[in-house]
Amino acid sequence: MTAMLETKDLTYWYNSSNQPLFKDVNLSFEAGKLYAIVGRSGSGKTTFLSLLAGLDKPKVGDIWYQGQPLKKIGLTNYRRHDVSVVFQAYNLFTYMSPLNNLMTAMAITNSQHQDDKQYATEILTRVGIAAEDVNRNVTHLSGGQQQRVAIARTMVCDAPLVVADEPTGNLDEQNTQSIIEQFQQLAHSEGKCVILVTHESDVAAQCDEQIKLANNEFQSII
Ligand SMILES: Nc1ncnc2c1ncn2[C@@H]1O[C@H](COP(=O)(O)OP(=O)(O)OP(=O)(O)O)[C@@H](O)[C@H]1O
Repeated sequence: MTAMLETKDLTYWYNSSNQPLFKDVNLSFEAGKLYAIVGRSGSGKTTFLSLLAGLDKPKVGDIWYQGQPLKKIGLTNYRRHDVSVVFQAYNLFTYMSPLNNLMTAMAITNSQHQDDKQYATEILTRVGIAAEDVNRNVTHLSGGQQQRVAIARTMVCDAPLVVADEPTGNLDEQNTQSIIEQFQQLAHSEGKCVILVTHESDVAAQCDEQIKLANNEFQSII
């Protein structure tokens, strides 16, 4: 299968440091698969994810999406249409309901559905947000529920690529399991490429592939 996303000799360092966080990284990520990026704290996982999400630029090398370099696609274009990001801190609009969070994201990304409201409600139900919570302010929901809304938002945006930074970091075991199942469904049923950063080995073990960042290099574990 052809790769959805590829890093080509990707090298990155922060200007404040005199050595690269990672160097000459060549990895490829396919549609329909769930990947875990693992590694010790400070190894550069979040930095790597932010490059994949087009939030920062490589120092050397490039990232290709669907056979084209991000430089050519344009980072703004890429972020708007192709990639959807889930942060540990949810990054929802806190003054809005779950439904309005989803509908705003759909408007921003030009996601086209026959009936946006009905579609967004359907997706919220699918991730386990009860009907009585759909119109409540998101700050009245639990951490697990807010994270499910954040995942639902990636589902309505139609972006083929989903990246998530420690999406289960604050959650209990039951919510963690439910979030993993949502990500598995995004990859396996909806054909998205899903890349998670996690420090939890049982979360990583439920992904299709684990890639470990250690000593400035990435290694496939599975
Ligand atoms: N904006 C920045 N400027 C300079 N150095 C940074 C910046 N952001 C991160 N770093 C440094 O880069 C290294 C990698 O950070 P990063 O957050 O990518 O690691 P991580 O593997 O995600 O860590 P954790 O698991 O603790 O979240 C760390 O040493 C960090 O201090």
